[in-house]
Amino acid sequence: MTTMDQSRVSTSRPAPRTPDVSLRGVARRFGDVVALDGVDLTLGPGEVVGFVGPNGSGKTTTVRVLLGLLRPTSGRATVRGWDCWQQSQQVHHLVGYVPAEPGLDPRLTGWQVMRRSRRLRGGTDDGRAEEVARRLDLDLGVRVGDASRGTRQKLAVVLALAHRPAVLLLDEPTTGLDPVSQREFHRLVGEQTAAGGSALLCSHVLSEVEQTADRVVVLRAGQVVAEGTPAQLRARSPFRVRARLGTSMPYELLRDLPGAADVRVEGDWVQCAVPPAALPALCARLAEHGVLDLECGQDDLEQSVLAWYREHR
Ligand SMILES: Nc1ncnc2c1ncn2[C@@H]1O[C@H](COP(=O)(O)OP(=O)(O)OP(=O)(O)O)[C@@H](O)[C@H]1O
Repeated sequence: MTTMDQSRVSTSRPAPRTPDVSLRGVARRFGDVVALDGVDLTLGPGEVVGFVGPNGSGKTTTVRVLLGLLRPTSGRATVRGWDCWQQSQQVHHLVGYVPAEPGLDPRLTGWQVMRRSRRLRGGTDDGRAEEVARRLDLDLGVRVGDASRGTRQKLAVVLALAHRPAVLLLDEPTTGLDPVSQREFHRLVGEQTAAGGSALLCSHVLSEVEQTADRVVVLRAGQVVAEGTPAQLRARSPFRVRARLGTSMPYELLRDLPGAADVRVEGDWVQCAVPPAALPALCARLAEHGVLDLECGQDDLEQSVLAWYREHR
């Protein structure tokens, strides 16, 4: 190697890796209904992103766009650089999808369903399927029509993982799974991301999201309204304060604080919720009226996400 080559090696930075999932300005309409309204979302390798939002906010539509089942009205969605609409075949090889309601042919056994899906997924690994089935206590010889709701969900998980996909798209994946299987499922997702894969987890179970996700994206009416690590979102959560005062305090003094909500004045007790930035101003106002007793707590992730749902209604 020449000196010049060496200097090239020492100064060059590793090329930034293509994101596992990228949505840029993705919009999708169904007639007059705007299901997605300019969604930007990136998943990096090793990441689990919790994707939460009220019913009808656009989570499943996002997943269907990523699976190449829906064409965005505008914007672009890619998986590891492949266009989800124009190069959906490559995308299907890379993606494992667990739906909330697996629509599997009731006449087939687990193994038969797997074999049917082989071409779509660019091949499956029977050894991997057996391993995942064993860990979920699932018999792949079961006929879909004879299987319980939870057993069909386990089958959907095996189908999603059997081709060792890079990216998992999980839409309410633990619906119907018993707690032991839920835990095993989360272990499987953790192993997937530890090995450099990634997962988008759509869920209404916020405790599950908080435990599993590295980052949370909150969707409301087709738009991203909040995004951050669970700790960052919690840090932005309102403080709920309740105080007993020595002298009465006019309701307006609390109501007029920036971002104040749930304001109540009852006798010598006052209470309200304020964003973290307004806490010092609230404390100063309370102090002017002589604080005799004080309760103060910050909302947890679940309470603050629910507030985002309500705020943007
Ligand atoms: N095929 C369709 N035709 C017409 N409207 C649709 C279609 N699919 C979704 N929508 C509408 O798009 C919006 C977003 O729906 P979507 O299913 O993506 O929401 P979601 O966040 O997954 O909801 P949920 O939490 O209830 O599963 C809703 O208003 C829904 O009625």
